Amino acid sequence: MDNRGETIFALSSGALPSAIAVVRLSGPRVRIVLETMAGSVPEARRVVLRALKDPRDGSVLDEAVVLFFEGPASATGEDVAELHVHGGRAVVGAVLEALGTVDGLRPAEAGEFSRRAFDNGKLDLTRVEGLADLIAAETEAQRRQALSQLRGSFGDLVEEWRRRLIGLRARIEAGLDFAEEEDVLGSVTDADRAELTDLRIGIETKLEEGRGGERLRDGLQVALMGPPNAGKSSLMNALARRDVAIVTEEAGTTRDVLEVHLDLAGYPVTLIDTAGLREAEGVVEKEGIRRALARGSDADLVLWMEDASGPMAGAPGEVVSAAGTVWPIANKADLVGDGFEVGDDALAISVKTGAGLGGLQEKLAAFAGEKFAGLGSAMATRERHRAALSDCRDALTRAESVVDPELMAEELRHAGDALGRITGRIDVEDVLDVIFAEFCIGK
Ligand SMILES: Nc1nc2c(ncn2[C@@H]2O[C@H](COP(=O)(O)OP(=O)(O)OP(=O)(O)O)[C@@H](O)[C@H]2O)c(=O)[nH]1
Ligand SMILES: [K+]
Ligand SMILES: [Mg+2]
Repeated sequence: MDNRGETIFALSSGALPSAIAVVRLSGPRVRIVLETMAGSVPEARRVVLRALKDPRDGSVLDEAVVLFFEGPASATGEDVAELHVHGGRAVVGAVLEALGTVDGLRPAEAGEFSRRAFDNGKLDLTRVEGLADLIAAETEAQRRQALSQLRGSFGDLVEEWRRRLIGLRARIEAGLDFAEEEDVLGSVTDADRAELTDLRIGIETKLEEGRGGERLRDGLQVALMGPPNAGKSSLMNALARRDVAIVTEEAGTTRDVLEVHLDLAGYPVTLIDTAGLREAEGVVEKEGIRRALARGSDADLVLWMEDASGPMAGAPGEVVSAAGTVWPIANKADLVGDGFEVGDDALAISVKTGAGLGGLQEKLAAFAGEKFAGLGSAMATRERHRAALSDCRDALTRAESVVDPELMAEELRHAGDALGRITGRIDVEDVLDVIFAEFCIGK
């Protein structure tokens, strides 16, 4: 994607119509656009009201609030302009069309503004990811985590580790040069060995936080599992407060795995409805059951639902051993008399009457709170972060065990490169397209 010469533009605000729509431009021709369409280039960072004119015939397209940010002091590092126009479809359509007629201008691709910010050193990769997460955040806890990442909590920590590693390697390599001159074998000081161990422990501790940061991004995985007709899809709809899943009295209704995102006391929970487990009758149902077991075994919590009016068998061993935690749920309590007793652990509910649903929701929120409690602010939020941290940790562990300073320096280089991949300092061309494609147009 080498496109620096081009000036890009896009609608950067949300769905139309709206009161105001923001069209953003970035690139070398921003000044020319402002001169021809807004009369002149406004003073940088000053809000001005201008008649926006069609560059083809000078006719007025709209009255717009215009902002100019002079590069490199801008979001992308290039000259940037924002045109705050009235958010009607025809207005925005006319402005975008007019911009498209200007030489050297073209519509932006998804994530292209952020890509330019990264290319110009405005944001490291962890901040770019934080920005994507902030836009996607659905709950308070997600918003806080994403904002903290956007503000650099994790990227700065990784850069700090990388700086210390580079310093350590430089000292060891300097010792090597000196040894060569003196014709002796170099040695590593105790202080440098202590620094190495300290770094390794710091990175290991971060890794031990495990998938907490990823779970906060993606939601805690809670799977509804159990025999057909237990009421799994009914519970899914009740908790989601809308008809996500089809409910019928026919056993084997649900085939595909369905997901909804819930906000439980600010914590994100992904609720997963699955096909009822039984000896399947057809290929489609068989496939549904295979998927149910696969998804359920990945979950942090399985709600194992059964019909309380019949014999309850409990969760099969394969589900119990695969899932993190299993809660037995006895549904259809309304069909059973008052004296009905469920096992100590099972939670009796009736989706039909709503009995026990409030209690279940509270228990779920408490479970989520417990899972997310104690998470620090500088979190590894993606699989790729943890993979790189673990490469780094391995290289440091090898470095600790070698005697030859030359081999040690080489391992430190590996370790530093692994950290550089997290922030995008080095060698990440392959992951860039994946990361930026997560963005919408105009971001
Ligand atoms: N009496 C009573 N009926 C219920 C209750 N919850 C669900 N049902 C009924 O039970 C039947 C099956 O409900 P579903 O939600 O489709 O059950 P499921 O577990 O998703 O079933 P499959 O997708 O086929 O595995 C439907 O007719 C529901 O209306 C309840 O609490 N009490
Ligand atoms: K059903
Ligand atoms: Mg179902």
